[in-house]
Amino acid sequence: MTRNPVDVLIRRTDPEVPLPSYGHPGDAGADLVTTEAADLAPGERAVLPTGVSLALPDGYAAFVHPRSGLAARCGVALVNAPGTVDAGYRGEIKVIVVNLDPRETVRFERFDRIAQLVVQQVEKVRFHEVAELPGSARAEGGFGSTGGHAAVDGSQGGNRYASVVSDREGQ
Ligand SMILES: O=c1ccn([C@H]2C[C@H](O)[C@@H](COP(=O)(O)OP(=O)(O)OP(=O)(O)O)O2)c(=O)[nH]1
Ligand SMILES: [Mg+2]
Repeated sequence: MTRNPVDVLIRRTDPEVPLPSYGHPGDAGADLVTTEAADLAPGERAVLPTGVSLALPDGYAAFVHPRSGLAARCGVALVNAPGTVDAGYRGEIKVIVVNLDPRETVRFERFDRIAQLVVQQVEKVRFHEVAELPGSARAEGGFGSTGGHAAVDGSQGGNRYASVVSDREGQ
């Protein structure tokens, strides 16, 4: 069963900008465009305006996510992914893009789609300080404690899925 959409007030700060839109009915993210053209050299970043600002309902936030096609084709990432738009923020939504391609300059034209906005309900928590936390199966294990992380020395990691080769190439 399809749930009813949540109503969100939106204001255009650029009169010509298309409103954020979902590409398909089941999509999680509504595409945001840039209102400014920009060229990004390899390694360069920019804060691009989207021409829209929101009044999200209390208890919601919007998250600015990268677009996978732009990442795969052009190497464009969001520096702060996902960017967090607070319910109380009334300013224009901005997108902090970076060109991670080592060679190619990326060109954004006005109204190119540069990111996608995912609106979600978020919990507000109250923190209760304690001397000891209750136990758990994971306990303090983190950062690769389940194995499957990269090896740098060429040794058989068994459960590996990546390895860093640049150190060995220099030897
Ligand atoms: O990709 C983003 C991320 C944030 N924002 C806006 C909305 C958000 O509510 C505000 C602040 O973002 P954040 O809290 O991530 O930044 P901060 O550096 O902690 O700033 P502040 O001290 O204003 O909270 O900036 C954007 O327009 N785009
Ligand atoms: Mg903040």
